[in-house]
Amino acid sequence: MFTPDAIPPLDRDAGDRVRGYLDTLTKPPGSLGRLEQLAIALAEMTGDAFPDVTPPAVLVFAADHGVAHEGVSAFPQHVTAQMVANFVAGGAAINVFARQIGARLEVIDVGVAAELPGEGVVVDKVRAGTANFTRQDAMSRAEARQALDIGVRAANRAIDAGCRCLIVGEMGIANTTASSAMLAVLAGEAVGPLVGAGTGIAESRLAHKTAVIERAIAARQADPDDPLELLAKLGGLEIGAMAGAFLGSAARRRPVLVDGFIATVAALLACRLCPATRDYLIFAHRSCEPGHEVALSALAATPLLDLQMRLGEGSGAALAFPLLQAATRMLAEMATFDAAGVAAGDTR
Ligand SMILES: O=C(O)c1ccc[n+]([C@@H]2O[C@H](COP(=O)([O-])O)[C@@H](O)[C@H]2O)c1
Ligand SMILES: Cc1cc2nc[nH]c2cc1C
Repeated sequence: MFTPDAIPPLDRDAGDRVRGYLDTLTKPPGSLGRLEQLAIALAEMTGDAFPDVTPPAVLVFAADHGVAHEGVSAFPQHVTAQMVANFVAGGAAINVFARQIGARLEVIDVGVAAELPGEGVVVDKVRAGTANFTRQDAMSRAEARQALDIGVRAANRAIDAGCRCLIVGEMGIANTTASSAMLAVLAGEAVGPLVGAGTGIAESRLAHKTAVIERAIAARQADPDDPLELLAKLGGLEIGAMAGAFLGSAARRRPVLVDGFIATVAALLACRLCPATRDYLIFAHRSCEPGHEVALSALAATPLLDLQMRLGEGSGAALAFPLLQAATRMLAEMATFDAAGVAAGDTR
């Protein structure tokens, strides 16, 4: 497992160099706002005052959830496998956005219930979906650890292939139920406000979804201070793998974009396992799922975009990637006041 020293500290000197350099570029100091903060953060993560985030990699982890049988999603469980087939065929939203940003896309089956034709998918199946956690633990502790390791390995594959920024997403019918359950325990919050429509269940079904989660939390008695136990009791295989990908990316000093609600809960889990992970996370967008706000504030995170999206797949993270690219290109390509012969102002 990751020890805190497995993740290198940020390079504050590189950040300071960028902070100073930004004020020599032909713009009023600070006028590019959060893009300037992004440039500083990317320099601190990579240790490079002229960081490069291309090419990016998209990792989509897919798995099923036994709790789907409690009627908590608007869609049936087999849609997970069908959407994986759609990813392979290139027709999902994440395929479109990954092509748009020139990303290496990998789809990893960590625990889809159905057998999938192997081609186009990395089959790293821990088990055929989790157990229904209202009745028994979602998985064993050993399986939870396996899921994390699969995510670390996927991050390493992408980085070894030359990718400089990771985009992490998921597909798994009923995974907003698992995420809300995990978040309630991690944040020590009541379940109700953390429960949303997910794929779009009717408002009248929210009380049922909340009751299912409350029943599971009472039955499982997960220790909030033991993140691996929490993953095993109330989690999901793709949630564990995403947490592993965040850990793996941070360990190699690669910036990693966190997608929506489920990905942010996985990021929170990774940070509980190894707090230094937080330094390498960039939060892409604010999901419509109400629990997302709580997960973001537990991580003191303000996402880059708010597009009223709730798709998953890494779609929001892929859409935020061009902002990272803009931050690096601003550093590499903008003229300085000196070079352009533009008079500097007096802002002191
Ligand atoms: O990323 C999000 O914020 C998000 C919010 C709601 C739903 N989803 C996606 O929808 C699925 C989970 O929804 P549900 O209703 O089946 O729990 C799963 O495949 C997620 O990728 C994703
Ligand atoms: C169609 C569909 C696509 C998805 N992508 C991520 N989660 C999803 C859930 C559904 C139902």
